[in-house]
Amino acid sequence: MGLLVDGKWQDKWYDTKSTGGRFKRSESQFRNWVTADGSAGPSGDSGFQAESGRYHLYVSYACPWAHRTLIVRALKGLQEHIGVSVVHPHMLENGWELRDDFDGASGDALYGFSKLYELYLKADDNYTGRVTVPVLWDTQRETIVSNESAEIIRMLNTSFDDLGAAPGNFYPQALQAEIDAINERVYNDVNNGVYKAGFATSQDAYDEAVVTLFEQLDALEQRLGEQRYLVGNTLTEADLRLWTTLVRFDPVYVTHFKCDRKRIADYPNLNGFLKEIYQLPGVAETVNMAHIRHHYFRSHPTVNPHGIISIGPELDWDSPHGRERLGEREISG
Ligand SMILES: N[C@@H](CCC(=O)N[C@@H](CS)C(=O)NCC(=O)O)C(=O)O
Repeated sequence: MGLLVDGKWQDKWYDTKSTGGRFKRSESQFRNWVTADGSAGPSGDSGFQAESGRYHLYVSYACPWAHRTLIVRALKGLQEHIGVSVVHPHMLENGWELRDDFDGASGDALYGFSKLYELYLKADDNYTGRVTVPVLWDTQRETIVSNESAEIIRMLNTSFDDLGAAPGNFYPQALQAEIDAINERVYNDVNNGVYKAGFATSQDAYDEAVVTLFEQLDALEQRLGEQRYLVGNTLTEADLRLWTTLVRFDPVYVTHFKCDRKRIADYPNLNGFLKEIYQLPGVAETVNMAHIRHHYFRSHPTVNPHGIISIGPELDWDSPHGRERLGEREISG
């Protein structure tokens, strides 16, 4: 674990001293957009036109933010258009490593780099900041398009449609305001909430995060008892963003991050929702539980000093989810 400062790697854990024991996630810095015609997106430079084979994703199967990009790539049928390199699940003194000595880890398909920070340095040899996944890489300009998953999934959602992406829009115009509002709560209290609980270094910081987390899960449970998805009966990015946290919850967050008031298995609606999305074509293939469990239990020595991986729960995500009772799934074009 560490970061780059003026292009030099430094091995440092997150600083929580200045925030009363509270974990703060830093902002992503590469914010360009791939667009259908190469025009500039909401931020960054122009010149990143959607083309088959031009872009490459660097991901970790363990990381919930990177996982979003793999799911949208699968649901939009973009596997043939956008390649993927998968890092080793352990993230220690060198940060993410592009090693292939763990089943499912691919090494670096493009440059043969052994550390992800070398890729950041190729994009900017003076970079200062964290070296995070996911990264969307442009093989033509040899730079990082974006390292912000929330924006990468929106690029995959529509920019590649003319190249034959699968139909379906996970961020349709008419639902954007509602999606944005849910995303904000889910991001702060759930996606990042589990990390705030797990990385807290004071009782107050932990209590605050974990209470808010379970209040939010209770509210989501109720919402998903009334409708099939978070926004009516249309599957949207809001669902996919919540889902990557739900998948890791019982196998990891309950024990490793001390999020142990309830399991997702104890919430009938959240559990059915978890199973339904797991069963969508292409999604189960994006879930690598060995990477998920090895990463968390082995990469946070301040949280789990001996690196012991817990036995973990038995998971049953292939059984009927029963969500049809709330109505047909509507697909937005
Ligand atoms: N805002 C980023 C966050 C990504 C992120 O924090 N990824 C974690 C892995 S789950 C990471 O790479 N952390 C390395 C670090 O913080 O040094 C996104 O959503 O893309």
